[in-house]
Amino acid sequence: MRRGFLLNSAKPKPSADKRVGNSASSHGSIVTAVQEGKKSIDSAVPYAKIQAQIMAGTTNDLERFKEECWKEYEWISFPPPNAVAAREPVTECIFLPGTKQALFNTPGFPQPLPPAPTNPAYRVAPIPGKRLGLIATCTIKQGELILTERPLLIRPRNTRMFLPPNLNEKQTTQHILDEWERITEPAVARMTEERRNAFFKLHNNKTGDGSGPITGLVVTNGLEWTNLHPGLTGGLGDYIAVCDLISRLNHSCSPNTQATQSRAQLASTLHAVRDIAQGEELTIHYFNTLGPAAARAKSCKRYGFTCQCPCCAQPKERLAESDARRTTLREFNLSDAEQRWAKDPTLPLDWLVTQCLEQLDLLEKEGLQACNSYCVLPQAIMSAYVMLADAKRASKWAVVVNERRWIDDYVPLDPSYLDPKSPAYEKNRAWGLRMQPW
Ligand SMILES: C[S@@+](CC[C@H](N)C(=O)[O-])C[C@H]1O[C@@H](n2cnc3c(N)ncnc32)[C@H](O)[C@@H]1O
Repeated sequence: MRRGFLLNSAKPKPSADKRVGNSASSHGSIVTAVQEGKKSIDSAVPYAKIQAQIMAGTTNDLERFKEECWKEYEWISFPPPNAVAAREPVTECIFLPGTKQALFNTPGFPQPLPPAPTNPAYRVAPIPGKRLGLIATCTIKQGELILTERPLLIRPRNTRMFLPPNLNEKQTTQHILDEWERITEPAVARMTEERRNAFFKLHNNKTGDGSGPITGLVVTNGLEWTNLHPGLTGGLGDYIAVCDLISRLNHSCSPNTQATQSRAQLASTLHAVRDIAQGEELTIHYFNTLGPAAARAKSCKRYGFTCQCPCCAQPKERLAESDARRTTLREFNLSDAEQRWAKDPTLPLDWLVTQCLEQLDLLEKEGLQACNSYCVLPQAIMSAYVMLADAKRASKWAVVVNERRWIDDYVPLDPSYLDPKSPAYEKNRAWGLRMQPW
């Protein structure tokens, strides 16, 4: 799970991100305000007309253009106030065109939230040097669902914005910040008083950079919801969710939980990725932690803190060993390995399984069970045993796959694979493929 975005990268790149305008300085322009990442964006939004008029210089009615852009947003409350499930917490959403429909087309949507636990396995508590965080109130087993929550707010991660002419870089950044504030304000205004109070109680570490109060809170607490609207290119389907509880989690480079997003529930969920002791702080990763310690330190700095997690706090020699392990993990390409093993008859029968087991071992040594590969590698091992026509071993790994559900939009395993005697094995098209002569 990555944090939503960093403001530093919100600045439009003058040459790459300004989408239109034969002359930005004379006609204004539309920029893609990308909150993290620098991909250019193919429009899924009908801005073409606006762009054409600006480029042709047929009008400089800038206010109208601004309003046209504004019309692209949809502010909806989910569940809607008149819904049967209205007793569920409501998320205020700001959607780009088509996202609402895409969401409603999600199979099973809207799935009800599980009942709130009477004895939650967590509590919000002060954490030395980090302000607040979440603490385990009991032992939690690997794979357990710790909490499910409807975000307070969901907002696009990228959008296109109208830029008035003649702005320098600083003014451009300020304009974008102001626009984000203006776009997000109506959603915050629609929150119930209780939810709005919870939103404004979140930590804001963006108080001195020109961010409005709402934008600062979104930047500090937003969790990335990649591909909420599937099928769009260039990140236009990516959103940011701000949560009351999950946004309180602090970062670790070896986190013990993983936050994911469920489209069917329109909810953020938190799973334990290893056994957690009572009193232990619950943590997530804010960014890809497979990089070396120095790169991770830089990332943490951008989020405004110095990481003191058990991995970063190790003595130098240990840190070098850890860096080497993370490099090996980063460089491993599972699909390459799978293809090599499937195609090369000279590779030993157990080659792929051995490769995957080595990766799993490194992940555990580094406390990186929150990585998707910790869930995906057992699937690869299970598939390898299917290709080796070994249902007994395949079913053992099916059990592991079934327990590791902390990846986004987890697709449950067909339960028949849990039984080694299931006919599902021999019916599987890959059954025994690695046994056959080439
Ligand atoms: C999303 S908030 C997390 C909750 C926050 N600690 C609070 O009091 O609400 C992110 C902020 O928490 C702090 N934080 C997160 N992880 C941290 C860590 N490992 N060490 C120190 N501070 C951390 C930083 O101030 C960061 O900007």
